[in-house]
Amino acid sequence: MNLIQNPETISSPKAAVTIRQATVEFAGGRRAGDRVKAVDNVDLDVISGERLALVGQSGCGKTTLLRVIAGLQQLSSGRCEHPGRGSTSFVFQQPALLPWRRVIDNVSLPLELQNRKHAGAAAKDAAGAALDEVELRDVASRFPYQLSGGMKMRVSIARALVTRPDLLLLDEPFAALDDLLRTQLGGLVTRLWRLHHFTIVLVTHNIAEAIALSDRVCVMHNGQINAVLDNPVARSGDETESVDEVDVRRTPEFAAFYGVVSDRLREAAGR
Ligand SMILES: Nc1ncnc2c1ncn2[C@@H]1O[C@H](COP(=O)(O)OP(=O)(O)OP(=O)(O)O)[C@@H](O)[C@H]1O
Repeated sequence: MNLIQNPETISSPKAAVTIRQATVEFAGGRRAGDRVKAVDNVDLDVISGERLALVGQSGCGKTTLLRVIAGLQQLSSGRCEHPGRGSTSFVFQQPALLPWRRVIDNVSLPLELQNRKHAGAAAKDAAGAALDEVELRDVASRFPYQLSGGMKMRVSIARALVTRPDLLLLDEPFAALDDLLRTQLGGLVTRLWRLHHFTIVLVTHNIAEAIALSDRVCVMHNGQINAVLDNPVARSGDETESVDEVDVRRTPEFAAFYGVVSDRLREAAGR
């Protein structure tokens, strides 16, 4: 028996996701036959229970890497594993609610798709509980067109949480919303993370949002990871007092880390 293990095959026991030498190539570029490396030889561990933000300029590969983690994008080479084998939910920038289904029936849909037997009262109960968590139980019987943009996004979060995922993937979830709403929804995600202890990977263009909603910030450039920075502003998941996101963003520590992340992004871009 070979007792010597290749270190590259050993993932941290606490890893929710282990990515090794991952590359995704697409056809594209200036000339016919050119290939674009959207993700280029990436190694990354997402630690169980952490909140990891992926930042970087447009086209650097954030969404492609998130889709790899979700299992929606095949790798050209390398591998991506979920050692914990937990379930995954995805929240996109567009809430993508089904217009002909009431709010409660949009939220229960993942349970119905998971298990058709779950389609009855149990799914409705679970959807109602998820709506409570995003403070929207009172609009359960409305249709999506009767909701504001922020409410639609909260329904989309409830739909993602109804299956009690271990891993929540967020792709620019609040980019279409105004600043105040973004901050409020960020606070909601933080509260839900404290309640359920899932792992979060968040893609965002917004450095302040990345800092407010993460434990580590991963800076990407040209498909590669330029740096993974521990976020000194992150609060522990065990804190029980309610958090005022606006206050956190006004602290000198927040401003200092904002500067560090911005400098890294500029350095990565060679500017
Ligand atoms: N399906 C595809 N076919 C061809 N090229 C693609 C495809 N998806 C992404 N790309 C290319 O891969 C690169 C990375 O794209 P990706 O969407 O991952 O970047 P991003 O950092 O998320 O960008 P943005 O912040 O603008 O959303 C880009 O050059 C993009 O044009």
